[in-house]
Amino acid sequence: MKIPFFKYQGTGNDFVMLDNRQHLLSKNDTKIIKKLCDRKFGIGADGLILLEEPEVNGDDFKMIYFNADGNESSMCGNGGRCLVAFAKYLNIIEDKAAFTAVDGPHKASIKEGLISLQMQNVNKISQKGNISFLDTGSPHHIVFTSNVKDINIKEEGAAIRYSEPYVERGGANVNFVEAEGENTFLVRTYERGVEDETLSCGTGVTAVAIAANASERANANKIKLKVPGGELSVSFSKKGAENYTDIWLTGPAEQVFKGEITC
Ligand SMILES: N[C@H](CCC[C@H](N)C(=O)O)C(=O)O
Repeated sequence: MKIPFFKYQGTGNDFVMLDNRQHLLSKNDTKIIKKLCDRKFGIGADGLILLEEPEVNGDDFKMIYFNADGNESSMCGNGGRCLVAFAKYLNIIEDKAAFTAVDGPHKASIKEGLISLQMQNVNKISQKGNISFLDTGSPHHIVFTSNVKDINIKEEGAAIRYSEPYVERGGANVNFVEAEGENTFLVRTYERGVEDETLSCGTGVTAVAIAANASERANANKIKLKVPGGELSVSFSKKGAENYTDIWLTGPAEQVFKGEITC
């Protein structure tokens, strides 16, 4: 069977996108999904995203996300932004979108070539010294440090991801963060399910922005995040010590190429 695919990237976090409204691919096709994400034997990507018919009144579509290891996973912020760009390409939406993903409902908007995605509210943040942990649709361990450019992300990230307390609860993503100036941070991320550094992680930079504000490393409610693949911004409203709402992740999302897979 031949299935058209589209390759998108959002600040270097890259995805195979399939219009799966006709259910050409099943969520259980783990082996096929892993092969499609393989950078030698397949198309190559950090993850694969299915766009499916909406199941919730008022939604434009449904998002199903898989990590490069072929397993369905938690929310992908950059993937969600790329999916909105894909939905516009397919003429499913104009410049506004509403969809449901594994972590619940999302709204999105397209303005001046940038995609803004509303993320889930956050009301639980663990903080101890220079370490924070919170879930922004995916679980994120955050290390506030210096000289992130000198860190061996794959080695140090894997050591944390496969250690207590994460090892018995499905792991976590690991972000290494360096303050660059007023409300601007450099972020490098080890991603669970890719099991390597990715050039950007949307739920990761969202977690970093909120952790920076909660730990008083940032005082604004709009934070700039510089990642190896580009720049993202995160804005939010703070309702209480650990109560963040109206959280929006903004950045570019582009179609790189399209093709056809045979499976
Ligand atoms: N690897 C993540 C999911 C994708 C997150 C990332 N690509 C993003 O943009 O949020 C996890 O398994 O928790």
